Amino acid sequence: MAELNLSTKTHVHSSQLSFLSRNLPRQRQCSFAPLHRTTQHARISCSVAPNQVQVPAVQTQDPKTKPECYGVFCLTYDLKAEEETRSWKKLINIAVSGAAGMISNHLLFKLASGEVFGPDQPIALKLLGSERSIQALEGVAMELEDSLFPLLREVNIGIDPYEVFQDAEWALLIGAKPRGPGMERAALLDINGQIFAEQGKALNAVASRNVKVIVVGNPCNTNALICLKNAPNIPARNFHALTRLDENRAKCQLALKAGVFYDKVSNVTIWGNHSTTQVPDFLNARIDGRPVKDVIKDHKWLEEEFTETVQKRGGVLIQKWGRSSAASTAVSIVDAIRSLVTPTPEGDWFSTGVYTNGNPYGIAEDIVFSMPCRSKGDGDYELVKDVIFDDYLRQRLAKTEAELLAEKKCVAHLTGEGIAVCDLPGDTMLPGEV
Ligand SMILES: NC(=O)c1ccc[n+]([C@@H]2O[C@H](COP(=O)([O-])OP(=O)(O)OC[C@H]3O[C@@H](n4cnc5c(N)ncnc54)[C@H](O)[C@@H]3O)[C@@H](O)[C@H]2O)c1
Repeated sequence: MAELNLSTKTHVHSSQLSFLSRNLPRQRQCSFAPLHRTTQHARISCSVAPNQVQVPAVQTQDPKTKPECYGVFCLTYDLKAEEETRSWKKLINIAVSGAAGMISNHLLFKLASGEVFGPDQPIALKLLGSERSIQALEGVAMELEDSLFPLLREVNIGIDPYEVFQDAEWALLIGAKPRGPGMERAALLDINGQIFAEQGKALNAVASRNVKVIVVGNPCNTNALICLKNAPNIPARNFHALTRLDENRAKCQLALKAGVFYDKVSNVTIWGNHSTTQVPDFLNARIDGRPVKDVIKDHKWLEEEFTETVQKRGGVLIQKWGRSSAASTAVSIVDAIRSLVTPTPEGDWFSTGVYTNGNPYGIAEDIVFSMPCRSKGDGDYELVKDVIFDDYLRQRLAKTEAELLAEKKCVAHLTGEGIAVCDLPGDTMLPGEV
């Protein structure tokens, strides 16, 4: 411990504070005191005995330069010093919007536990809420404090995306308004589209140039399109719309029908929009390495029941459970991230909504469309080329493509493409709607 380089500009986490107090009992005494209740800045004060190891330079966050750090996460820590006992990777900044909502309530604890980015990856969480949810956001931050996650080094909370998204390397955009009773889908597109236009601009201004963005808030494909159009300095291929929950649901249904555990189901694609026009692809999917159609002979079930069950699973779940599928959505966000940061198993793929720009399937360009992808684990992806199509699949693709093209016209005012003309082919539902 005596070698700890504590004279550098350091940040000390609470867990290190207790570690230090255990290991340097006579060298320093530290206390923690909130500085300012409303801004949640805190001061760590230490006294040092003469001629002994230097204590960390005490840092308090400057309210002018830093978004709101929360409570214990305002304390300073020293990752460098900890390298002596374990090898940490460089801290990564993860922004989460809608952080006081139901999905985040599951997701944040998975992120902080190391389940997503690994047990040697310290993280900073930057939590964006709405004005209405700021109190609840403090509650979330308190629960994160009380969980004592060693990997969770910083938590900032705020309602200004230009502050919260600062240097974000991942942006998980969950916060959105729910569709109210009697609200037209077009109205939802506009209300939520404005949120994602603003957040796209903020990412463009302050996030890492290589930030990976996963849009969850619905209608997520078109929100992702709006977001990327408002962030011209960030590669469009870095933006995703979450369709992984739909993929997971499709895998589960195929496993049930085939009477096999779901780990035997692979190569499942969700094509198109995260709405009830989505196309769960059973033509290219495999069970135990064999084409699904060779294993499940009931093709009528595949074409009719399977597709509809997956498309409407979220709505049925709300009817049973009284609320939407927050836990399994959080799991699917974890799956989506892990698919980008770990190499895709040989021969398999995963679904994600990505910007169409030179796709090999003949899908219209310049929309966000869910497609089969593979990753080398570097955060990037490539489209899978060896997929087959039949008439049934083509017809379904055309329908979901038409819906996305119509949604795009509805939000032209938010993508910088002129005046919006909203003529949706039918008032389709989000998968979570009843
Ligand atoms: N893509 C998918 O697979 C999928 C699955 C489930 C839910 N969803 C969508 O995810 C979204 C969130 O779901 P939830 O169950 O967590 O909802 P929720 O209502 O529990 O939480 C949403 C939170 O976002 C906040 N919020 C609203 N506007 C905001 C803004 N501009 N900036 C920051 N925060 C804002 C709200 O205050 C609320 O705390 C919904 O749009 C839902 O339809 C998508």
